[in-house]
Amino acid sequence: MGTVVDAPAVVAEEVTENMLGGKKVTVVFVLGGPGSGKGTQCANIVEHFGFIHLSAGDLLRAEIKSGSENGTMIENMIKEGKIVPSEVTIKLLQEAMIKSENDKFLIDGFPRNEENRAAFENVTKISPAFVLFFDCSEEEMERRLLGRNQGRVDDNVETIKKRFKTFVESSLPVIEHYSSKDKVKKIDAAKPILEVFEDVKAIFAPYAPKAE
Ligand SMILES: Nc1ncnc2c1ncn2[C@@H]1O[C@H](COP(=O)(O)OP(=O)(O)OP(=O)(O)O)[C@@H](O)[C@H]1O
Ligand SMILES: Nc1ccn([C@@H]2O[C@H](COP(=O)(O)O)[C@@H](O)[C@H]2O)c(=O)n1
Ligand SMILES: [Mg+2]
Repeated sequence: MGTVVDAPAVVAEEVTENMLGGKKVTVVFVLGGPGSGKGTQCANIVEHFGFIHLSAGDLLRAEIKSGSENGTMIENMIKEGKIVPSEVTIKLLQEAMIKSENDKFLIDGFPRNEENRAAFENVTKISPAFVLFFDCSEEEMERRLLGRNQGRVDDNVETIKKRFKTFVESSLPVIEHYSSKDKVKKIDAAKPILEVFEDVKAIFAPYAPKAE
């Protein structure tokens, strides 16, 4: 009798775990300071491991361009290096995940603070498989941001300083939170792009496409 009674509970737990819009999803949070190389490495991971890349910053910039009612507020926050309220960012991430036919997501630049983290957990019930943390000095990150040349309103010395402050005060505690749960995989992001990707590849090996 014991096994008959226990079985449904186990099945229910498996089915509800990380479910989104009827599909089971794998989420990896990609964190690191501004200019640490999150976007650059996400593009490589997409190419080799079949994940979808969702950059919270890119989604917010697209929201500004779309003429959304939140556009002015988001633009002001980005110019000040501040973090946009979670409900705005989570809605954009959720919509993008539900719209996608893929089930493996790299969420880049999120959660950026404790409010982002707790709200995402409460709203989606999704826990990350792990957190990829790109560790890099401020000196190197500033050098990269000033050389990026993508016309971003926040790639100037004044805003970069504010973004670094936000990262240290608000984002590092999120990394510490996941570290206490043994979920953080830290990468030395100061190395050249290809060398960083070698380290990233080792972490993503379990997600390598199966040979036919
Ligand atoms: N390992 C690296 N060595 C040298 N330059 C790099 C490296 N990784 C990325 N870059 C360059 O640094 C700049 C910033 O990289 P990227 O946009 O990937 O950073 P990011 O972490 O996504 O930054 P942000 O948080 O501002 O979006 C880009 O011009 C990129 O080409
Ligand atoms: N969870 C997030 C992520 C980003 N922002 C705002 O966007 C700016 C740019 O983000 P990048 O990841 O592209 O560097 C960031 O400085 C924040 O102003 C956010 O509010 N919440
Ligand atoms: Mg980026």
